[in-house]
Amino acid sequence: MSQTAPYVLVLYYSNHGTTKAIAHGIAKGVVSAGMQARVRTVPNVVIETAVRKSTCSEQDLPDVGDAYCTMDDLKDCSGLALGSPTHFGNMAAPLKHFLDNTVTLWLGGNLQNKPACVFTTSGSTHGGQETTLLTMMLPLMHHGMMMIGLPYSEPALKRTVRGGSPYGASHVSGVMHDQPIEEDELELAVAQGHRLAISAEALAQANWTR
Ligand SMILES: Cc1cc2nc3c(=O)[nH]c(=O)nc-3n(C[C@H](O)[C@H](O)[C@H](O)COP(=O)(O)O)c2cc1C
Repeated sequence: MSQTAPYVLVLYYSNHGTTKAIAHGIAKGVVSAGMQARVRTVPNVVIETAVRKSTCSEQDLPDVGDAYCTMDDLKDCSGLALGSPTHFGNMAAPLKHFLDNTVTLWLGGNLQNKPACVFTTSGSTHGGQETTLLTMMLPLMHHGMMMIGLPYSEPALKRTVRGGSPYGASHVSGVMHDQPIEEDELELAVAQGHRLAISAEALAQANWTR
């Protein structure tokens, strides 16, 4: 058992920085609920193909920004916010690659009964945010995590004309990644982090024995 204070892990992949910005909004919401937030990322992966003969991945440590997530970061979290850019209507490969290496945690039931939420960003409004959010939930449910969405009692969910859905926070970044994060989008990210932290604290007290 870890001796560190309880924390919510905000784990994301981001190529152009927009998903990272939403991740930090969620972390702000976690902290506003009185819990620590640990923000982590994953390295890019380069796949060897007939057109690109290379197997190198990024260095072990990022030069700047959030540290790469370790298995212990994931194993010891009290709750998880998982974020990815929408890539062809699905989560990006580097994040899926990381998740596909969590079999040991799955076997150990380490994430069971912990709350989780998902968030994404996409270039276009109807470019697959909802399919990305919904499919990102699947591996987390295999891990026995409890999915937390965003209720319509959040005023920004009724107001937003761009990102944000009951399935999770989101942002529409534009095809040139030039759209700033809107107030409603950020408000929903913060609300999601807050809700996740409250859930993490409550679920940690629950007695799961039958
Ligand atoms: C390989 C790839 C696939 C993408 N697929 C989609 C897509 O299906 N729908 C969409 O709206 N945007 C798509 N995009 C755009 C990204 O989702 C968008 O730029 C996102 O905000 C980038 O997030 P980031 O700044 O965190 O990297 C794609 C981008 C890449 C590189």
